[in-house]
Amino acid sequence: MTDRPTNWRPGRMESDPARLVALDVLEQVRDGAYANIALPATLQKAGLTGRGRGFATNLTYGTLRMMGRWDAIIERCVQGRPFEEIDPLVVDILRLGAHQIHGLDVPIHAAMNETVNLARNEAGSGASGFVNAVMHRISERTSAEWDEVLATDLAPQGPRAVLAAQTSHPEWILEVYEKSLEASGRTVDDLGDVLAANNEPARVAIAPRTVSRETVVRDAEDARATPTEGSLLEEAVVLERGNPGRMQSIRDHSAGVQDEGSQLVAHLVIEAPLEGRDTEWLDMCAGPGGKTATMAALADPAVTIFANELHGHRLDLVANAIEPFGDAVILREGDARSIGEPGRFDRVLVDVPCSGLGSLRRRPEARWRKTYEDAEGMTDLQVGLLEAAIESARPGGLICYSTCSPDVRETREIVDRFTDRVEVLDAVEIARRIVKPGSLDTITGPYLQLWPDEHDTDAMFAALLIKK
Ligand SMILES: C[S@@+](CC[C@H](N)C(=O)[O-])C[C@H]1O[C@@H](n2cnc3c(N)ncnc32)[C@H](O)[C@@H]1O
Repeated sequence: MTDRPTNWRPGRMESDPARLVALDVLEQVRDGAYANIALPATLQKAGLTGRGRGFATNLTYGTLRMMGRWDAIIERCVQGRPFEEIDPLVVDILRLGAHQIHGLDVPIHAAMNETVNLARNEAGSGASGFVNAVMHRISERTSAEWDEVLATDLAPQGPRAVLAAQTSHPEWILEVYEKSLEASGRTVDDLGDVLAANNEPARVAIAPRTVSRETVVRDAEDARATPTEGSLLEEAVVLERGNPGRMQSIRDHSAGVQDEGSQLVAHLVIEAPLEGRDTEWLDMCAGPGGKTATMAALADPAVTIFANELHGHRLDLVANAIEPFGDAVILREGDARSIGEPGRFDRVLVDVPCSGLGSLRRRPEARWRKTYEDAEGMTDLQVGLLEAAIESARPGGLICYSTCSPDVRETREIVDRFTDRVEVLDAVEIARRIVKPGSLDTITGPYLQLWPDEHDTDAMFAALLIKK
């Protein structure tokens, strides 16, 4: 026998390749990598396909999302040893083990064996004894029993600390969401549902653009995906399973992958009532072009859309997305605050860059990287962009301010600064005319705030304003 692995010993079990990939990606993320970039590259290098690939993906993304919860549980299983003193590699191995037992349906004995084996091969036999003991304690309670332990132990720190640990979120995010839930007509009692929805991977939503819904459904079936209905919009197609990249309509841009919340914002821009001329629209922050393309698909042929984007590489994505619409869309690269065409446009969309707190379900590690201060860092730019949007609109013209964050500092508090210069329309009322009946019943206007638990969308915000 030749070509033995260097760590080969008689009787020694090699690590499962899928678990090795997950551990590798966790380490890369610890060093600052993005999981959605590191994982495909690591899978490719390991040559993993089929079920192994699927398992490695679920294990990696799930562990990254849930690691706040796993850390709280692990901390209660290390018998007083300070968490910060444990080798980070060993912590990652334990997180993966905890996720297999309590986050995936891996039988306990398999999760235990594989985790201890991974520890022995990657961190040494001393670490494997420790991992073995901790894994035993983790497995001794069910997930519901661990919830009770966390509730009791963390009760002195308040209900927010309990829910943060149980649902695996930093505590400050709960505070931000609470404020926004209340401002949008819901109550803090709904917080647990929203946080739970953040822990579910987002389903792929598709907007049919130059083809019918039926064509997109057929195309999805041909690509062995499982198409189903959207939660908000009649025409949206949602994939239960499958890879949209295999679909012809996605490849030729006759349809586009787009969250239903974003699709709805595009509808709002063009279906909001407007008096007078309606032929020139401006999309100020267009990259990667999802809303531009959906707006172009819905627009009257007499309309020209001017799509602006700061970054050249993102403008290239807009150019791809609007390919089917020819001259109906005119592109501009640059800072939207310097467009300098005061009073020209009939409808203006300003879909501002933001902290991204509304799309946490899409980026597994994002919640651990963000800080409370991130939103504050964006507000000057957001104010400047809305100011420029109002400037660009003609008197009586429509401005839609939207963002993929529910944080009131980036949403209603920005818009409220301009209420002397604009009339605020009831965006929820207008949205109800567009969506499936009953789907926006729990929220109140005038601003539209969507939520992942109720609407199966990112936590998108939109305000509709008429320039005085
Ligand atoms: C939330 S994204 C827009 C998403 C886009 N509307 C869509 O639906 O596909 C915000 C965009 O604004 C761009 N951006 C940031 N600062 C800008 C500025 N000063 N002027 C114009 N665009 C800007 C970012 O590069 C980013 O592409």
